[in-house]
Amino acid sequence: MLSLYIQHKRHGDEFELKNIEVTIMPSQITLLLGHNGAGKTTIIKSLFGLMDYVGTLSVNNKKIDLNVSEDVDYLKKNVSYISDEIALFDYLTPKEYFSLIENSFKHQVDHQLLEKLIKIFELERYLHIPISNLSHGNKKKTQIVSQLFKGSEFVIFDEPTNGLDPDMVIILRKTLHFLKTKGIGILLSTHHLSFGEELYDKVILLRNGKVKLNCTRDQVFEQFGRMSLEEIYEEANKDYYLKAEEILNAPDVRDNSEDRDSETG
Ligand SMILES: Nc1ncnc2c1ncn2[C@@H]1O[C@H](COP(=O)(O)OP(=O)(O)OP(=O)(O)O)[C@@H](O)[C@H]1O
Repeated sequence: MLSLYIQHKRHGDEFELKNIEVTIMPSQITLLLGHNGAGKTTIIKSLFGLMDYVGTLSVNNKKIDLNVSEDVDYLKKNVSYISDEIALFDYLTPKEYFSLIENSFKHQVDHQLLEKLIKIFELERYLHIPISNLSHGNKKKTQIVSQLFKGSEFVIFDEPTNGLDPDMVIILRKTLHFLKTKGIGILLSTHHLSFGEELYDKVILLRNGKVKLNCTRDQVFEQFGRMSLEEIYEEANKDYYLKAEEILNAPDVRDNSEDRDSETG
């Protein structure tokens, strides 16, 4: 189990996370949903030790102290993080990049898994081309494969579908399902609700740094019946949309100054 408790995290005067608990279980997919600026990336970066916060982080009941290098190594071995930003070494080819990444792991990796991932994400024909010459989607696929072949127990994925074509979105969904059946615990932050629909076991919904919903799939069905994730999202946030409706439906105040000018002029 990967478990994060953020007692407190603040960005300036504007944004605060308080008493947030996120747990990722083996063989489960947890969706992290929320509007732009809701706090998803802040939580994800905290889970991977990339952000300071007041709270605790543990992997398989081992408490992680981010100031202790053995703990950081343990975290990196057991948790893969696939950021929404693509940061690769552009002058390398994907093949060279995978070797570089492999050398940075302090454990044996599963080469069969790497071969499988290269095949299904259709990267074979790009393996020897500098990353700088690849399309955005192929860079994204290179990034995804470079983290998934690590074979970690947990995978944290920020906006996985950004820049992928519909084929690859479907293949990614099947890959995540496959990883889940192999016991991998996955956290998925996405705005692509239909992508998460089939996959999720748990859903956490944030609004302005606060948890609006933290439910298992069964609890979702109990609370919302057979609604789609998009309908659940809208229902859980309905107060927010009232404001937009009020603005849309407010009578227009016509600026009559031009008419007056022409009448008097
Ligand atoms: N390094 C930072 N310094 C100051 N404020 C920050 C920093 N990083 C994030 N924030 C602010 O914290 C809030 C949460 O940001 P975060 O990136 O976690 O949101 P998000 O849910 O991932 O949004 P998006 O869907 O747009 O990626 C936002 O108001 C953002 O402006």
